[in-house]
Amino acid sequence: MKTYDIAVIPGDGIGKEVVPVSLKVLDTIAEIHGGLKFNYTEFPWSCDYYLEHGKMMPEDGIQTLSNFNGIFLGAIGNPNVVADHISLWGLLIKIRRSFEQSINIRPAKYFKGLRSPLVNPNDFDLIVVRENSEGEYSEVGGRIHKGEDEIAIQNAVFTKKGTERAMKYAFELALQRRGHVTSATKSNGIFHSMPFWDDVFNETKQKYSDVQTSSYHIDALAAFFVTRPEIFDVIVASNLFGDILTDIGGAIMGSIGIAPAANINLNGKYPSMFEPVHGSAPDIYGQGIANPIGQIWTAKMMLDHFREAELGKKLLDVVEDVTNDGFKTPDIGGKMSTIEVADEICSRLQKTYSLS
Ligand SMILES: NC(=O)C1=CN([C@@H]2O[C@H](COP(=O)(O)OP(=O)(O)OC[C@H]3O[C@@H](n4cnc5c(N)ncnc54)[C@H](O)[C@@H]3O)[C@@H](O)[C@H]2O)C=CC1
Ligand SMILES: CC(=O)C(=O)O
Ligand SMILES: [K+]
Ligand SMILES: [Mn+2]
Repeated sequence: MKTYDIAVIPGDGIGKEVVPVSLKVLDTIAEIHGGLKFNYTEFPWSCDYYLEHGKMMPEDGIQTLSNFNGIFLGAIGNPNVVADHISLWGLLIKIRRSFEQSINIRPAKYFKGLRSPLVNPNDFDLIVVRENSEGEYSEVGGRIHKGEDEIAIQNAVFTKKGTERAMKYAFELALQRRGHVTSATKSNGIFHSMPFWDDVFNETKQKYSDVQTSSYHIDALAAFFVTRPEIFDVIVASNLFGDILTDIGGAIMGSIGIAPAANINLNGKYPSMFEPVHGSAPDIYGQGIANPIGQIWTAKMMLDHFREAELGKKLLDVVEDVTNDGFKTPDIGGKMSTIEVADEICSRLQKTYSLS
């Protein structure tokens, strides 16, 4: 029996609704496999935890998490009680950085049974490789003076190592796909870091003669995501550009609630973390209507990471079938609850792979 120890952090808002049902789906898929088991240890780290303890996780939280094979997280953030930069840097971004999860992989594709808001979605199928350890997500800078004279300085950090690492990952991924990498740049407006980004991209592409490349400024690229997403295969983007592009990726599939993500530790020293693209959605939290597909597809990415890609494919195929048959939450035009959709996915998995 292959056993994986998973740290589970539901977090805030709808994280607490979509994570539990996704664990049920994971257990069902493990049963189908027959030789696979997940052991879950749940941690209540969240904004509620902050209210009680004055921090998002205990001092030894990172140490505790380091013993697990993977981290399965919902979403962090409840801006009514804790400022977003405090809650995210105290937990989500802290984990990404401490565990050198230097890449965030975020696929988007035309999804069976979903009405894309695009008139012509043309069967698009793309993956954004988001640099996940530096860039515009930075604590470097500060605020001084008050009132009229107040100044805020925010520095972005682009290292050769970090930039090269993201680009190399994107090119290697493209070799396993359709052999095309697009760089998201903004070297017309950002004077230092983006021309540097372009230089590293141009150097890297010399090493991959089998890969075709394009480079677009992020503003035009964002528009192309809407007007012709089918032209993209792998897109490599900085931390912020990748963040923004992948919400659009969710939107053109039909809802940000279905978009998955994986924060990957590439050097094997620490666990990777699996959390969907969406946040804690305070506007719908508590109604039981959050779309669980983003979290469930994220579970599929965890299976892929554990080299169970065949099992992961079975899972996503069933999710698409269930969606195609009309089992949908309101964000994608249905009337069903989070639990009803997830239960249907579990029972369809059992039926398809004939478990009792
Ligand atoms: N990785 C993370 O933990 C992230 C956390 N956040 C945090 O989440 C909180 C809310 O942020 P927002 O900007 O509103 O982004 P959000 O992604 O939580 O919500 C944006 C919109 O999408 C909808 N939505 C999101 N997920 C959905 C789902 N599964 N099913 C149906 N509808 C869904 C929401 O109802 C809302 O209308 C903030 O505290 C923010 O900092 C935001 C993004 C990522
Ligand atoms: C914070 C956020 O939106 C993200 O990392 O995707
Ligand atoms: K999330
Ligand atoms: Mn985001």
